[in-house]
Amino acid sequence: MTMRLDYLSIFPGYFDVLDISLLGKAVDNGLVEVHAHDLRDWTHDRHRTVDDTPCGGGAGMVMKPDPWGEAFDGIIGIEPDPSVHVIFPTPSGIPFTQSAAQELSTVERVVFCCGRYEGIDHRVIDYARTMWTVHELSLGDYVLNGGEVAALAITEAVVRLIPGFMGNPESLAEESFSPGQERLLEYPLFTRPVSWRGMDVPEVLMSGHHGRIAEWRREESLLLTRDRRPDLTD
Ligand SMILES: COC(=O)c1cc2cc(CO)sc2[nH]1
Repeated sequence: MTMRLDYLSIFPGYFDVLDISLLGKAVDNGLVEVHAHDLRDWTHDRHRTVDDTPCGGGAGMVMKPDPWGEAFDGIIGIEPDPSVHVIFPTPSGIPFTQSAAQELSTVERVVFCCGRYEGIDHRVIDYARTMWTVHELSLGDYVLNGGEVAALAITEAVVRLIPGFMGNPESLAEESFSPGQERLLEYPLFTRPVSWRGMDVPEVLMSGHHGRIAEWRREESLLLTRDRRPDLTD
């Protein structure tokens, strides 16, 4: 199956980057189809206005609902379709996790709505919920100027899980947060040269003793997780 990804933003150029590296390869081999759209193409005034002052007062500007509604009509359609997943990256969203990425990797169509200014008129999200499957997703508790960078992060997390995308699917199995990895952080990695600037690769990794190597790696993962992410150990 081919996944279709649409991006709605006043900075569609952010998504040019999807033509390069692994994601570019996925585009080339037909696994994904990417379309970035300029929200201002659905405005009708000379200044291509997409924002206005917040009702009820407050600082900054809010994105007007009209351009979003017309963009939805043009890009997705006017008939409800729960098979379309619409994602609003937002700091007030539910935390985006690897399991959410796993679920989204089986979806045929995803539309990212990237806010700017203080955010999008809430009626846009409410309308979208009447039409499609909506996800308001947060990447973490920090502030960005818009949803574009978050949309790129979510895209990478999702697309790399599409069957046939990664050359070596085994490499997915051992990663942090992979299913069956009991939510442990990944152990430290080493490669040649064995000695580098006075630092040597841990001997056990050069022993060829697979049982001891697996034991060392598990211990390192447990120590690292306990130290950095006690929240994952409960
Ligand atoms: C107007 O700002 C946004 O639309 C916006 C989207 C996101 C996502 C963040 C990370 O969870 S911070 C942020 N700001």
